[in-house]
Amino acid sequence: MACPMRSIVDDSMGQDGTQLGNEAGMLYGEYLMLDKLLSAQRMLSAESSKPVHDEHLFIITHQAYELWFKQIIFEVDSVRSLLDVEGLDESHTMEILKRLNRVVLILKLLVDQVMILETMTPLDFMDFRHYLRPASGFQSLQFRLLENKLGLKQALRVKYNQNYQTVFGDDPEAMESLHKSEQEPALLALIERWLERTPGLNTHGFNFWGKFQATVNKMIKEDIEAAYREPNENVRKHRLQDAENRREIYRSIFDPSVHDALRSRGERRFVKIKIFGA
Ligand SMILES: N[C@@H](CC(=O)c1ccccc1NC=O)C(=O)O
Repeated sequence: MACPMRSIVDDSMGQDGTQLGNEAGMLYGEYLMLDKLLSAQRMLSAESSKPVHDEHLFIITHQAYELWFKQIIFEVDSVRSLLDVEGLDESHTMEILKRLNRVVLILKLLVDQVMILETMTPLDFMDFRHYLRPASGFQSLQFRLLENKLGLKQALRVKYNQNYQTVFGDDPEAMESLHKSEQEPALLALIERWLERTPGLNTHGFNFWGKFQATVNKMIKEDIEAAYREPNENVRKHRLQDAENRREIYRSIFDPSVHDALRSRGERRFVKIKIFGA
């Protein structure tokens, strides 16, 4: 594939990709270290002289996951260091947003990638599954690092994953990086700190929160009145229930006791003042 920037930054390359001059620049394959990357697909089924076609897809898919994990960690680490300051330089917020949006798109891509893996049937997988033993997705170090860096708390892991570090026990470097990722401020904590500092919520008598609450109450009251005017009984019931549900959701934000109860069950992570900021 021709690099679109090539003609701007370097005119030593002809349209057909041949080197025109003899500048000591790097070539595509060298720069991307394709010799390493493309020789890292070791099909165990082929090595044991019974090649299973789908093992290649399985390896490539998981390698692609790990490469994208690496990129996400790179972005999240950079955002964390931009946020990990006393007063955030507002000129950094666009860059932070840009990087986090990029992370969201990568995560979507990773979810979509499952479809490709699913072109392999369970029976196809059974043909080479025994070669993988004892490998497991639970051994993905980058996945665990990412969880910690985003802010997943130990107590909120599903029971089966509570001792997620055990599989890395024989690898001191992995254990060290996991420990570090648990100690360092996670993205969630840094965002909370930033929200807490958000100015303007109650300055010069503006009282953002009071205005917000009054507007929500007015909106729900109007919805309920409109629902009562609905002639169809089923639709009326549905709309009333809908308004009630929304009232409950807002109550859980307005009422500190409801909010704290949700937080203690782990169903809400932000403390109240930070929700105000958000
Ligand atoms: N434990 C799984 C294997 C497994 O999960 C796995 C093995 C190698 C590379 C990736 C794996 N899973 C990834 O999500 C099994 O026994 O089928």
